[in-house]
Amino acid sequence: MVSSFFTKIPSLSAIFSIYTSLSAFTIVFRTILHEILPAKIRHFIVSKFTDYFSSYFNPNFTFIIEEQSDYVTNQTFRAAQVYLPTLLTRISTGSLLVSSSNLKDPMAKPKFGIPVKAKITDDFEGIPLEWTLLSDRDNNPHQKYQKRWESAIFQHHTTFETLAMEPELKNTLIRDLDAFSSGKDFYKSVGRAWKRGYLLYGPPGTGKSSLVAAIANHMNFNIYDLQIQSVKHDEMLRQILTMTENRSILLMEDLDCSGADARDEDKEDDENQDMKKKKDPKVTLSGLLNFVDGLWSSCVEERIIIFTTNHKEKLDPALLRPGRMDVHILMDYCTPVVFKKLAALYLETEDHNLFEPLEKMFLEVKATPAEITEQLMASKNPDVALKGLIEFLERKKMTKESVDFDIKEAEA
Ligand SMILES: Nc1ncnc2c1ncn2[C@@H]1O[C@H](COP(=O)(O)OP(=O)(O)OP(=O)(O)O)[C@@H](O)[C@H]1O
Repeated sequence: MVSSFFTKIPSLSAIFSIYTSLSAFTIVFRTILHEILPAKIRHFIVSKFTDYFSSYFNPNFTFIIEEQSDYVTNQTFRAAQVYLPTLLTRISTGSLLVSSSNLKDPMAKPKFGIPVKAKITDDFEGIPLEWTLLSDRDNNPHQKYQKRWESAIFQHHTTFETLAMEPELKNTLIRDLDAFSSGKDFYKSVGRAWKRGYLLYGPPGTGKSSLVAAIANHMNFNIYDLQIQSVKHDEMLRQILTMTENRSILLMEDLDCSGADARDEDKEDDENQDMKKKKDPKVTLSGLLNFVDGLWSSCVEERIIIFTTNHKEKLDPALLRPGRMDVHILMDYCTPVVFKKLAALYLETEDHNLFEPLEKMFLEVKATPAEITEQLMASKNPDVALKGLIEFLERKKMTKESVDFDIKEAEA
């Protein structure tokens, strides 16, 4: 029995170790027993339990609490993370981690953390305990995977208020997000994982990244920006995904350039594919989708998955299959309505005599919101900024006409 107990202790990734005596080990059981069993039976079990284990364990017993468990964050680890900073005065190694990440308030109190290998003394009902945070970053290749998340702290200021979009599309999206957020019981009742997928597509500079930020702010979710190109194999992907938390967005940007495109594989014969896989076992998009749809989904809650692309037509058909991405959103070139919203935001102007000619121009010239905002930022004076914008659009129109003319000449 003792050997099977030890084989069930998982391998290390990032762990807290609790050094405690054998009696502390029994205390955990005692707490559970207290709640569910009558006193006499309880005492009988505890005495038998103590007798049995005392013959096997030495007085210093270690509990290992891994950061991840069964593909999700281990809640015991989280609990320890919350609890241990209350014991900072008991750090025996005489050092503390100090950090401040509040960009909005530079004068905010710094946060204190526990350095790796620091020992914290504690006691539970008179029994001495010692906590140690261990990291096997150097020994365990899995630990490196954490670095593959591009950002963990989310500080983007775009909200739905500052995002220029067709109002109907924006309102539909907000309703969809709110329905998702309050839909826990619905998802459970129909047997679906509580997650929602959005595919944002459209030319560069039309606000796809800004929309992701607006969604994150609206939902109060963190964003995990997955760089799939740097994920070498499925096991690595699994490690990365298990580090994400509930109520978060898993983002994969510029999907058409990711290299995780199953269609490339379709073009090669089986033998070539096998050789390539052995040499460079890359993650495929379908591998990712299978994992996201499968085991991972059953362990996580309230997740949003967002893919962005400039070229929807180049995407792996697996991604476009019904049921894969729940909502497809086209972020397009500037329309008169979107322009008016940008002018209101950047120039604080609801009306201007140059609006009418500009609105007409937007029906003829393709310009992205990013290009428009750049022009609007040229001056705080609406007359100057809008005039500059007209000149910019005229130049764009002429360039396009001359390109079209060249193409026609070449064809003739
Ligand atoms: N719809 C929009 N509303 C408000 N600002 C926008 C909008 N679209 C673009 N912008 C402005 O242009 C900048 C660039 O846009 P953004 O990065 O969101 O576009 P994108 O579609 O994600 O581009 P890419 O495909 O190149 O990543 C934003 O930081 C923002 O200032």
